[in-house]
Order: sequence, then structure tokens, then C-alpha cells
Amino acid sequence: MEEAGRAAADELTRAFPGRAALLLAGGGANGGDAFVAARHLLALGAPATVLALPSRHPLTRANRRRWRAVGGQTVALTPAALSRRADASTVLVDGLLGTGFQPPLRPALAGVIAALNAARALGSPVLSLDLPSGLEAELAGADQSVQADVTVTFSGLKPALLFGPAAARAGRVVVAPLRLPPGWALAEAVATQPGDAELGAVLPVRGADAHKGTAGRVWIVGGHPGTAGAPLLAGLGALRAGAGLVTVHSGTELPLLYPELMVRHHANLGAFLAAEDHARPDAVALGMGLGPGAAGHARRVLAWGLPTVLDADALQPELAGHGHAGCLWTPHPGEAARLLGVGTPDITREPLAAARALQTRLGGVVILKGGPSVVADDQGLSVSRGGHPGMASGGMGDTLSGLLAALLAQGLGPGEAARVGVRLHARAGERAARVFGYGLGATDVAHELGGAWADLRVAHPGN
Ligand SMILES: NC(=O)C1=CN([C@@H]2O[C@H](COP(=O)(O)OP(=O)(O)OC[C@H]3O[C@@H](n4cnc5c(N)ncnc54)[C@H](OP(=O)(O)O)[C@@H]3O)[C@@H](O)[C@H]2O)[C@@H](O)CC1
Ligand SMILES: Nc1ncnc2c1ncn2[C@@H]1O[C@H](COP(=O)(O)OP(=O)(O)O)[C@@H](O)[C@H]1O
Repeated sequence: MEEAGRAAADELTRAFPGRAALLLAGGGANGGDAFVAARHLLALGAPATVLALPSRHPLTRANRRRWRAVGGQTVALTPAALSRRADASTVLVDGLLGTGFQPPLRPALAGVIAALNAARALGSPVLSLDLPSGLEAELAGADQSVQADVTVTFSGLKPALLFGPAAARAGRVVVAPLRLPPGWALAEAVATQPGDAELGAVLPVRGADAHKGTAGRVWIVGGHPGTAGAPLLAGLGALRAGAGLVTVHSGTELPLLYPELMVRHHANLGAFLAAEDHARPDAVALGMGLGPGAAGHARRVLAWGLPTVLDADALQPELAGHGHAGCLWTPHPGEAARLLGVGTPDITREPLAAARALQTRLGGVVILKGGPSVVADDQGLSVSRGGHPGMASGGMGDTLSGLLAALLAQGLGPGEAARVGVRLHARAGERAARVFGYGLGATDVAHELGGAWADLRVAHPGN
């Protein structure tokens, strides 16, 4: 609570210098954070008043006493008291409800939240502690919640701050890392968000003597009549992510769209994959437009034990138990629902929990794709925000699969490849969207991967 309140006070003075703070303290620990923040504001020389509800929470009561001991003023919180004090020179700090909120919202609190949102509309910005009051931490929905301008969240990103209409209530989100016991973030539904500098640090660096045989050999397995473009987009993604040699293996004839790709048609793809007499690549991506029989093909490839990206038609529930630590599974919410035997809304309502459940079921690393995407491995959860709504178009995921296979083939572990890959993909989408906007195509994104790579390298000057 001490670290949380202090981090909030620091952010408040950075984001809203010169404003008098009105801190609204609820009865739980979230309210305690508000009392601590008020005390630190006072120490920083910033004017602060606390409007508080009664509390039975021992730490919150203790921090209310400490606030009083340093001369802090507390008044009873009512909608009228709030409306009287808030104006365009104040900033409101929302410490009413945090992760302990149990819906439905009681009418008294609903009145306070309505008064707070009304004050914001009249010019007093709002900083929420941990999450805007009235949001359920685990869910993507928002009913009668606070609308914040900034949310200082503690330890890690909660689902409500990332997904669906709830995320729009949070404004700019700042994560305040707290010193917590190891494993806490794994046990709680929170996620980290690696920065570009951190991701740039794990990008592979090539010697001047590199040649196509050392730059990563990727196989793409996919394609079926009607979905012949999917493996080609994956192949393009792999090429643009630096793979030295990319071969597309397909059970159907594919047009030679990109001459850098080696394209092989197999009358019997299953027999080819089962054969032992061919040299194997460094990494495989399979499933893109692969059509019927994909699970059987996937089992054959998984038996090789190579770093493998499983996407699209290869994301079948019967493959659970056939994976290995080098597998990277890349479902979108519809495919995730199929894998877990639930409905798609069950996935989109609680994406962090869904990503964790998928990783437990499948092993290896899971990327639950979307805006934002979630990466789950045995270290925990991370999210990649960014990208562009123009990326909501067919083939985007195929390009990502090829990109991921290229990173695996260049020596990244599956967790690293997932975290770097989703960020590179999103960054490439942001770059391409400057030209194409909502008309963005997967090919455009692939062509920006080199630029995105350079952006991450610049973010990490040591590279
Ligand atoms: N975990 C950690 O390590 C850390 C946690 N930290 C902080 O703790 C926060 C969680 O604190 P928490 O668990 O005390 O719950 P909290 O969000 O204050 O809510 C409880 C209060 O809300 C009330 N209330 C509930 N439902 C209601 C409703 N429907 N309608 C109206 N009222 C309702 C409930 O009332 P009661 O049921 O008791 O009458 C009680 O007064 C977390 O978000 C973060 O800020 C940080 O200090 C850093 C370290
Ligand atoms: N609104 C969005 N914001 C950011 N990224 C998005 C958005 N919509 C889609 N994407 C990204 O585009 C890709 C779509 O993948 P997928 O649905 O598998 O496409 P496809 O099956 O057509 O290849 C994912 O990587 C996803 O994260």
C-alpha cells in the first residue's frame, strides 16, 4: 500500500502539476492507497484533501490516522461534498473501488461515481488507482464505472485495462511495479508489457560472414484449394523477418508470387511429412490454409521435435498432449474457443485467463491474438498493445506465423520469439497504416517488418 500510494502521488505530480488533488477514498485497500498518496502529495508540497467513506480495513484505517498525524484533512464523502469542491483547478483521485469490487454497484457508490464523472465533464481530470472504480478487474465489460484520464495500476496489467469497452475507461495506463513475492503475478490475472528496448535487446544479430544457410531455414506447411494465399503470406512474413531460406510445402499447386520463396507441391503431403529421408529445417510454421487433415500433418511435424508454430487449421483440440516445449500456438479468439471447447465470448470476456488456460492445456507458448495480443508461457503472461485496427483483415495472422518461424529459426526461444514477434508485427502494422489506414493488407505489413525491426533495434542502443 505504501509503494502503491507513493507511485500514484509521483505520477499525479508529473501528469497534473499545479492542481489541487481531491482524493476519494473507499472503504477497502484501494481507499488506503488514496490516503498514502495524499500523504506523499503533502510531502511533495502539492495541496491535497481526502474525501472518505467509513472503513473497517485495518491498513486503510492506519493510513487514515497517519494522514491525520501529518496534518491532513479528511471530510465525509458524499456526491454533494464532491461536487462542491471539484472544479477546473482540481484533479480527482479515484480510490473508491479496486480489485475488491463485487458487482452490482450499490446505489450510494453509484451516486458518488456519477458525481465524479460529472465533475470530470466540467474540467477536473481523473486519476484512478489500480483500475477505474466500478470495473471488474478480470472482465472486459464496463457499466457504471469511473471514466479516468490516467490509471496508475499496481504490479501488472489487469484484463479490464486491456480489452473491450473497459479499457477505454482507463485512459492512459501507467504500471507501477511493486515489490511482491515471486509467483504473485503468475497467481493473479495480471500481465506485464515488455517495452521496445527490452524486446530490441533479444533480436538476433548476424555476423558479417552470415550466409543463407546460417540465417535460418524455415518450412511453411499449408495451403489448400481456395486458401492458397495463406502459406504464401506466411512465407513472405518469414522472408521479411530475415529467414535465409524459406520453403513452402503444400498439398496444392501454389502460384509463384514471390520468387524468393521455394514452393513445393506434394501430391501426398502426409507421406512427404512422414518420410525420414529429407534434411529438416531450423523451424516450421504449419496450418495456414492447410484445410482437412491438418491435425494429422501437425502430429507428423510435432514428432520431429523442432521449433514449430501451429496456426489456423493446425489448432485442433486433439493435438493437446502432442506438443513440446518448442511449440508456439497462435490462436485468435475463435480458434482459442475451439481448442478449449467454449464459446468465443468466453475467450474475449477474460482473455488473460483464456491464454493461461490454453497454455496449461497445450504446453509450450501460446499467443492469443487480437488487439492486444496476449503471450502465455510458463513464466507468466505478457501483453502487446499497439498495432492498428486496419490489421483486422484476412491474412494478418498468416504473416505473423511466418515471422515467428523466422525468429525461431534464427535462434530465439519460443517465449522470446512470441514476445518479439507480436511487437514486430504490431509495429509493422502501425507503420503500414500510415499509408494504408483501414485498407491495410497482410502483404503491406510484411513489407514493413524490416522497418519495425530497425525501430526495436534503435530502442535498444546496445544492439
Ligand atoms: N493485492 C495487493 O497486493 C495490493 C493491493 N492494493 C490495493 O488494494 C486494492 C484491493 O483492495 P481490497 O481487496 O480491500 O478491495 P477494494 O478494491 O478496496 O474494494 C473493497 C471495498 O469496496 C467495497 N465494495 C465492494 N463491492 C462493492 C459494491 N458492489 N458496491 C459498493 N461498494 C463495494 C467494499 O465494501 P464492504 O463490502 O466492505 O462494505 C470495500 O469497502 C487494489 O485494487 C489496490 O488498490 C495495493 O495497496 C497494492 C498491493
Ligand atoms: N484491432 C487490431 N489491433 C491490433 N492488431 C490486430 C487488430 N485486429 C487484428 N490484429 C492482429 O492481426 C492478426 C490477425 O490474425 P488472424 O485472425 O489469425 O488472421 P488470419 O487468420 O486472417 O491470418 C493478429 O496478429 C492480431 O493481433
